[in-house]
Amino acid sequence: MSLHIKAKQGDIADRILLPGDPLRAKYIAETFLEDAHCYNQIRNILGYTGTYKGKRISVQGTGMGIPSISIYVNELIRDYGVEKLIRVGTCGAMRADIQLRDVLIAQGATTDSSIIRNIFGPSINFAPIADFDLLRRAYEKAQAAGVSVRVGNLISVDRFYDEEIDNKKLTDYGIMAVEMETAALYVLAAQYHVQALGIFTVSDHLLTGAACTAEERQTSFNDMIRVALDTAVEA
Ligand SMILES: O=P(O)(O)O[C@H]1O[C@H](CO)[C@@H](O)[C@H]1O
Ligand SMILES: O=c1cc[nH]c(=O)[nH]1
Repeated sequence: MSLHIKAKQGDIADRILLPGDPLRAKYIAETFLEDAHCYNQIRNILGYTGTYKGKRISVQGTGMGIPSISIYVNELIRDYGVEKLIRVGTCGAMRADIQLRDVLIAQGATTDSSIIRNIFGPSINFAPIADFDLLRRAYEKAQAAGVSVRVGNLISVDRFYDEEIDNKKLTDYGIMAVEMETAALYVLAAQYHVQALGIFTVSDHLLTGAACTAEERQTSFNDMIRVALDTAVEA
């Protein structure tokens, strides 16, 4: 067991889906996995292992924000040997050409978090990027399933409620959407030489104010989940 995950060695598969919302983890396990068992209930940040298309896979909530996901990703990699990590998140669309429930893949994760300068110092602005093999597979899986996906740059912010952020400038430079964890996932994957990817469903729109309900955030978004599972088990 690690500090925040109550699992024995071998309880967690080498590949894992990472929703922020622990109830999305429960939904994924109960809806998509066979023989799923819950290995973690500490802080109600639920984690499950089961099989999908005959292959062992886990799904683990990570909570909200970079400090929270960093705890789980560190422990999953260092204490449980997880090697392929796919975040299945929600995000807020920032551009008029992106709609509610669209599926996005984060090729890069720009961030205002201090995680980059805390690691690299003031002169290096490290670029957190997706693992190319997972990204390519996810794109191909989506194409094969007829799921339309957009691939590009997202921003992982430290503040959900942020009066100062310049969304216009970010979208002028191609940022598609906002979420709160992927930059840390990509930086930690680089640090530990493992593979990581972030796939998202647009849950709300910053320009129009359109939004999915909290229940939808827990229990829908099946296109994204299938693309992530199909990618994870074949990678
Ligand atoms: O739905 P999840 O995966 O938690 O992702 C998004 O939702 C939360 C904010 O509501 C943040 O964690 C953000 O990254
Ligand atoms: O972090 C997030 C997630 C969804 N929508 C937002 O506006 N921000």
